[in-house]
Amino acid sequence: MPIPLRHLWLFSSRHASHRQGLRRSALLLGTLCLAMLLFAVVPLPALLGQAGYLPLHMLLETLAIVVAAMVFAISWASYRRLRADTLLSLACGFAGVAILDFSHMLSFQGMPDFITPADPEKAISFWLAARGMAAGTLLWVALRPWKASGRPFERWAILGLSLFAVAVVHITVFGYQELLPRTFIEGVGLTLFKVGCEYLLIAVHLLTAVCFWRSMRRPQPFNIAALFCASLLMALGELCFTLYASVTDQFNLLGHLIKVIAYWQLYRGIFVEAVEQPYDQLARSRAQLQATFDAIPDMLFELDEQERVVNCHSSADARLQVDPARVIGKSVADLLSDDTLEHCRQTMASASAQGYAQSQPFLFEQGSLSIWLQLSVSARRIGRHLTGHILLVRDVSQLKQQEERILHLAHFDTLTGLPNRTLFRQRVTLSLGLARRHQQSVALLLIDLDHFKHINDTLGHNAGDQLLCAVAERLRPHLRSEDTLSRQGGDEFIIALPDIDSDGAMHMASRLLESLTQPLHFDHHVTTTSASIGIALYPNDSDDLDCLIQHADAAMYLAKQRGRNNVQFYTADLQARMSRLMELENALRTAIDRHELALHYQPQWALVGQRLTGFEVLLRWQHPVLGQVSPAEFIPVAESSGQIGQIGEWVLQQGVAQLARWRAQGFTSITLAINLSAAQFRRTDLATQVADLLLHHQVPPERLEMELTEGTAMEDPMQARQQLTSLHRLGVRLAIDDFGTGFSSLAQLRHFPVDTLKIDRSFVQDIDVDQGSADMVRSIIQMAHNLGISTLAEGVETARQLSLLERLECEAIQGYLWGRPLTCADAQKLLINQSKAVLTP
Ligand SMILES: Nc1nc2c(ncn2[C@@H]2O[C@H](COP(=O)(O)O[C@H]3[C@@H](O)[C@H](n4cnc5c(=O)[nH]c(N)nc54)O[C@@H]3COP(=O)(O)O)[C@@H](O)[C@H]2O)c(=O)[nH]1
Repeated sequence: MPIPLRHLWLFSSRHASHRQGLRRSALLLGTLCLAMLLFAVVPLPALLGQAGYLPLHMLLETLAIVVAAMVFAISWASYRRLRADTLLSLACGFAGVAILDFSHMLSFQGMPDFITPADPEKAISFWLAARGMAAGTLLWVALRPWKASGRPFERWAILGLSLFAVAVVHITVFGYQELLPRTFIEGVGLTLFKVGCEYLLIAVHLLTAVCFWRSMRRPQPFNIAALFCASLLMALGELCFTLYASVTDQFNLLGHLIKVIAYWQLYRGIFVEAVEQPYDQLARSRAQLQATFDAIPDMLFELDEQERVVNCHSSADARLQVDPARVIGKSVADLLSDDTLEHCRQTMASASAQGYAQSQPFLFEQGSLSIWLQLSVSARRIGRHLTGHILLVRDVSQLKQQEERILHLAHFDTLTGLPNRTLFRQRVTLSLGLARRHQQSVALLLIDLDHFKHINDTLGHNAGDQLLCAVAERLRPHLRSEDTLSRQGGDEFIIALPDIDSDGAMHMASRLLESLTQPLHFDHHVTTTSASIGIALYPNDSDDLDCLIQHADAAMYLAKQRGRNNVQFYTADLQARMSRLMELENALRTAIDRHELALHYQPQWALVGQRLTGFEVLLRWQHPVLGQVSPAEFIPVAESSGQIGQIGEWVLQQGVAQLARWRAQGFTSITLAINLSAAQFRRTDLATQVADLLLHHQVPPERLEMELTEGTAMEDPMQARQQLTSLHRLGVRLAIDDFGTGFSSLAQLRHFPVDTLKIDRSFVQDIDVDQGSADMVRSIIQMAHNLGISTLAEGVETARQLSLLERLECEAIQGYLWGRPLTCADAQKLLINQSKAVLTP
């Protein structure tokens, strides 16, 4: 089985880039060696004779001369581009070889006189000179590295040197032939000198081939395989010229043929490198350029100096397509609208000045298509001369949309779509500037939704988000175009109202509150909400935006303190009150841990028999620096700061524990009333918490009364009903505190499982002086009795109040008349005294 040539060591030892050339060379050399062997084994008689050989010789020599001249021409022309020393040597050497071969042809036996008569001796002299020059040139090329030379003037000097050598040969052969050694003896054949010269030439060619062979271990910038093949062919040709007996025999003929083939190889080597390769490279570059264009999603236009399109390209999937047949040859002025042309010309002018320019994105409209485009233009120059422009047109619509989205995100609240803090600041800063110039005022309304956390906790955050959006929609229609509504975060909104006075601001705030109390539909829910609004005015309260926001915040905080769902203006003393509230809020955080809280107990009496029925638990706070702080002051702070949950729990635990201790001492018939804050009342685990506590302290549930204010019960009547029912099921007594101050209707009260109504102190205190209060107390007592609910009058201070209440059949009282809130020890003393009084007849 034949082994593929590439697997032979000889080939695999050379660099892969030469292997194909080497394979061709091996085939050619093998074929010619076989031909030579055939000629040696089967000697042919003299082929054509002197007369027949001469034209054949002329034909072969002419071919050799033409090819040598082509080697010169290609090398000489390519030298300007490639600037390789070796190429220049080849050009000049083969110019000489072509001339010497021409003189050899003219001197061949049988040719007419060429200055001197033709004879073999003269022809061989030119022959040897030509062969020597070819061998020398190739050896020089093989030995020299193939590198660029930067001295173009050298080429004329080297060509001159080569022609000078050729001239010397001609003068010697024409004028001093007898001085040259004999190369041919008629009838005898070639002399030893001639054969020796041929062997020397063979040696030089083989040496050259070895040099080329060695250099093929690495990739070369030139077709070395062809030069290697040419050297071996020349050696083979010279071998033929050592073997011929007659100048017309088959070895002479074969020698000439091989010489032509060798020259042709040489020519191919140079031609491929100098001519074919650049074209191949050009084709490759074009294909690469086309592939690059295809990968670019942009449109590309090449314009000449007159702004005419000479080439264009558009990506297949681009939204804007360009038909080259429609635009090539046309001027941009004919193709573009005035606006687009303006952008184009401006960018081209900048590119002409700076080399490269990019336009701002601009809107391009064509029929129904509307896209944002951006131009990148580079100026095309040859030397200093501007020859046109390259225009890259990019569809930046997506980028523009993203940019707009980023801008929107940076300035608008993602949930409600309202301006965010940043945009709000920008707009209000502007409004304040205008107000300053026109001496107008600006109002800032800070709106905080009441009990928004409750919505989040009970209905979930999604519902909370929907509610915020619904609120934003509810507020929006009330605003003028110059007003700015913004969500500051959470459930806090702020409105800037330019050119408005305090009355106007109040009017607007009331309208907003009113609108929020109307049912809101969101996320399959319907609810009503309320808000607390704080107002600060420019320039009265401050001329600084941050300060105004702080003031509006303080006013809003006051609105919260004042029971929510109301509007408060910032006032100068508000700051001091705010500081006090902040101080209380901070101090309260550590009040339990520092044992600053204590429980006091206010006695409650049944009017029938003037019997002590129990106590109302009242919280006290003794702070080391702030002193005694009233619960009327710190309970709202605890509520608004979220600390009431922890404090209320502590009161409940301490109260029930004390009740258990008194019961252990035998005071088992007393009831303890404990106040529940609104936050505590909203806790879904309140009933469980109370049940656990009662179980833990072994206190019967009916000995505990839970008080919640009328306001708390009416915040969310549905939820209040559920919570009260859960507590009622435990067996715990329930009381509505401060009754008469809220808006409970009889219908609503019927659904609450309440045991006691505590008539508010304000009515009781006026019962003996104000008929209205007396009527009110009477109606409450009658209504309660109709519903089977008992009544307790708070704040009874005088005997007259007491007797009126007795007449109205109120069941129980509480007040300074019969007992102020007592410390635990005093309450215990009262219990002991009361038990003695009962026992003593
Ligand atoms: N959620 C909780 N609220 C509590 C708790 N402890 C107290 N409070 C609430 O704080 C408010 C102020 O309470 P306080 O200063 O203790 O005042 C109580 C009594 O001292 C006062 N009172 C009672 N009798 C009279 C009287 O004859 N004259 C008069 N001027 N004042 C009197 O009334 C307050 C009790 O009111 P009420 O609770 O409505 O029965 C107050 O609202 C407390 O509820 C707590 O632990 N949790």
